[in-house]
Amino acid sequence: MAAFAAHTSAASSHYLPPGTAILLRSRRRAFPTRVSCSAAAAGDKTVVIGVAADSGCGKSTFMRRLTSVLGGGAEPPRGGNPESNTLVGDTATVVCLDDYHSLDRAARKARGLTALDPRANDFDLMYEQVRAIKDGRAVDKPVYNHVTGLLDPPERVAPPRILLLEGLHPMYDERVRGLLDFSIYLDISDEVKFAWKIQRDLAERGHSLQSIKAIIEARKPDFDAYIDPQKQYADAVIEVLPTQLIPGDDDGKVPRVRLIMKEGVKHFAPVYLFDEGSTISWIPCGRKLSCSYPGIKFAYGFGAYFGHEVSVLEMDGRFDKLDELIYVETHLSNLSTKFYGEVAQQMLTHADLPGSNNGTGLFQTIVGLKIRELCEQIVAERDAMTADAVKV
Ligand SMILES: Nc1ncnc2c1ncn2[C@@H]1O[C@H](COP(=O)(O)OP(=O)(O)OP(=O)(O)O)[C@@H](O)[C@H]1O
Ligand SMILES: O=C(CO)[C@H](O)[C@H](O)COP(=O)(O)O
Repeated sequence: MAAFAAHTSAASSHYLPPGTAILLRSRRRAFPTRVSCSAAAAGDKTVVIGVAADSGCGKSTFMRRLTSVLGGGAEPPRGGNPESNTLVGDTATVVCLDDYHSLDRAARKARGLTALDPRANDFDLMYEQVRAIKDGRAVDKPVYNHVTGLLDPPERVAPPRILLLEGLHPMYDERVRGLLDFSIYLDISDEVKFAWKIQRDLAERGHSLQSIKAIIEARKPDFDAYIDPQKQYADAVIEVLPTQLIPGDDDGKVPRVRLIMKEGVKHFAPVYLFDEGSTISWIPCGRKLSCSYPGIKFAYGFGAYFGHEVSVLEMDGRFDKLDELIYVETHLSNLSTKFYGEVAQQMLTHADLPGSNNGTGLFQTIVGLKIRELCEQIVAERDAMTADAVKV
């Protein structure tokens, strides 16, 4: 068995400050019945999941992994607006919150506002429509057309089993936040965000280095004011930082990724490495996992994040061979998989997506499995309550 040692992580200022590591009791609860989230039944209500991140921070990539784990994938609505931002699948529908921009591109420009500014978004409508969907009613949702920069005629969204709300502000408005059954924040550090933007916008969109820098700088004050603070409300945060394995490296090619999981969230039992409640550092490289320079390092521990108890799983480095991932998977617990090797299988299925060889893909996949289980447990609980009500 690979060696591991007790370790105090060199953690960020939010959590794991020296001396605060604590042992927590397991919060696992027993749910007697397993209910498929894809088995829609009349009168069932929609489970709502929020995913917040800045533009270009991997929301679409995460949605592809998530809808695959949930089953049935998701496609743009058939026969609808070709510029629709919505994806519809058997189990989940993805709604992009850009559709709630209240000001089109020209109006924002005229008023000197960015799309991140709450004044450019209609939170009243967002709340009303998410609430209606959660209550099982279809809505006619606006469509923001990213090609023209205009607001197109609305499109109908029927209530799905799971509504994935992705965008800039799923946790900004208290009322919308209150409708979320689970929330995730993708926290990409400035260095990595810049590297990813350059990679995409320079290569695929023909932007210059100066214009990419200018766009990031122009959005930064509103990002800091309105987007970043949402992470305090998230049940899980996937944080992407430059590696610590190569001193001074910040091009984002080797990321250090942290999965920060809030303790005490209903239906969500955090994942752990080796031993729940311990503080662990693990270098899995050796006989069972190939690692080229700069290697791979995992860490696991406890701490505080914006005043909440959290557990943190960290991976620094890149996988060489995805088919060896099963070795890492067998050392992780509470993964909410349905069969041995499901994480590795999902990662191999989506090997072409960005982040598949590092902690971003691994932790996005794991969060997808946790969401699937959470949804199943919510449905089981509702069914039990309905059955009790019928008896009475
Ligand atoms: N895990 C990752 N590792 C490396 N690069 C990534 C990762 N995730 C995303 N990227 C890069 O960032 C770009 C944007 O990713 P994606 O389209 O998923 O983000 P987004 O948040 O949906 O963006 P937008 O809001 O602008 O549509 C990708 O083309 C890719 O270059
Ligand atoms: O942040 C964004 C998406 O998350 C976009 O900048 C926002 O939706 C405005 O879109 P466009 O730049 O196409 O007018």
